[in-house]
Amino acid sequence: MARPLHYPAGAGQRLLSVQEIRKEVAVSTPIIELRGLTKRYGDFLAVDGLDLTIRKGEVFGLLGPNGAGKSTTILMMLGLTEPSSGSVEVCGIDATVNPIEVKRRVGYLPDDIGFYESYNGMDNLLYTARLNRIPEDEAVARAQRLLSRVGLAGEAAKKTGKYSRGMRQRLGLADVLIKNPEVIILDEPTLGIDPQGVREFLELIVRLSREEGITVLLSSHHLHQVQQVCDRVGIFVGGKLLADGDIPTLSAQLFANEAFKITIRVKFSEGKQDTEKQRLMQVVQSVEGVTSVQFDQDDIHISCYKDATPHVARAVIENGFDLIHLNHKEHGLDEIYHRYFEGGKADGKTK
Ligand SMILES: Nc1ncnc2c1ncn2[C@@H]1O[C@H](COP(=O)(O)OP(=O)(O)OP(=O)(O)O)[C@@H](O)[C@H]1O
Repeated sequence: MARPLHYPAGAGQRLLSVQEIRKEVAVSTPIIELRGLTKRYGDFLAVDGLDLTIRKGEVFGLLGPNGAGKSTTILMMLGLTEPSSGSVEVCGIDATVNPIEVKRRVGYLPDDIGFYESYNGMDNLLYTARLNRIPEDEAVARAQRLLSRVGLAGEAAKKTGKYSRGMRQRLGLADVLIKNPEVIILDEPTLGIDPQGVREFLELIVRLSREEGITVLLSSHHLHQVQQVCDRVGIFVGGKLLADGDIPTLSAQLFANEAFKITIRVKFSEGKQDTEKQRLMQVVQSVEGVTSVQFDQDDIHISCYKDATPHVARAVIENGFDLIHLNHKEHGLDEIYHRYFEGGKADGKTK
């Protein structure tokens, strides 16, 4: 279904810029489509009937514990392993029938990319460009542009054997981008990089998606990093996709009436605590979206199925209470992820 080209009313409605509209239109185009995708190794079901659509320009996070089937799914998308059943289309091409065409349009960065250690950064990129039949002049220009884009312009002449782990990953990204891919697949790209390097790498990924409409598939165990950069995530367990969506949607599905939590504290009048508490309880309970209210000494804990923070604050103040503290919390990806491993959901029963 098409999404409206403006932000929802009430959230500071404004028109989108031309660039944002292009991105909105682009992201409605499917670029990776998996239908009933299944992979068996003998009797073992590694990927079990996967249905998933990833749209152009999205940054999509693949999450799941070791052995969940993420790498096997990626290999099938790249046409490097054949599905036992089901279909996998990338950029409108059947990856099983035409893996070479898919390879032309998709860049894959494994968790530890190999370079010719005795070549410098520039020569490694030029080598990849030659393999992709990019004419020499164009290859040099592209390699220079990409080296500065990934922050390695000053290290282009240094042998890659002397690169740090972070530098290798950034060169890996440039190496993947040299063939102008429509989709890039990154497998644990930030493993072993220092926090500053991780921040720069993630910012780069987001810019590639936002500015160039490149679709990014990021497989990672780092929930905070995935939450920072991904538009949507898919949670894999035991070869099944248990859930996919953006974080507010997953949170609303999983935590239902407790998707948002607000804690407030007000100053009660001397000697009138009990009556004022009762009145406050009624005021807060009447706010739309609020599902439960609990007093805990000085704190009042409020659960909501939608974000009612501004309405709660307004109701409290307009009813004459002195609001002295307000704290608002949404469920993060780590809570969403861990909820899937509680209560039997990790066996795939939810979908
Ligand atoms: N060639 C193979 N032969 C037999 N079993 C395999 C083969 N490749 C993968 N598997 C099994 O399939 C399951 C899924 O593996 P896969 O590598 O896709 O998981 P993953 O989610 O990528 O895990 P990780 O996070 O550790 O990379 C695992 O149980 C693995 O042992």
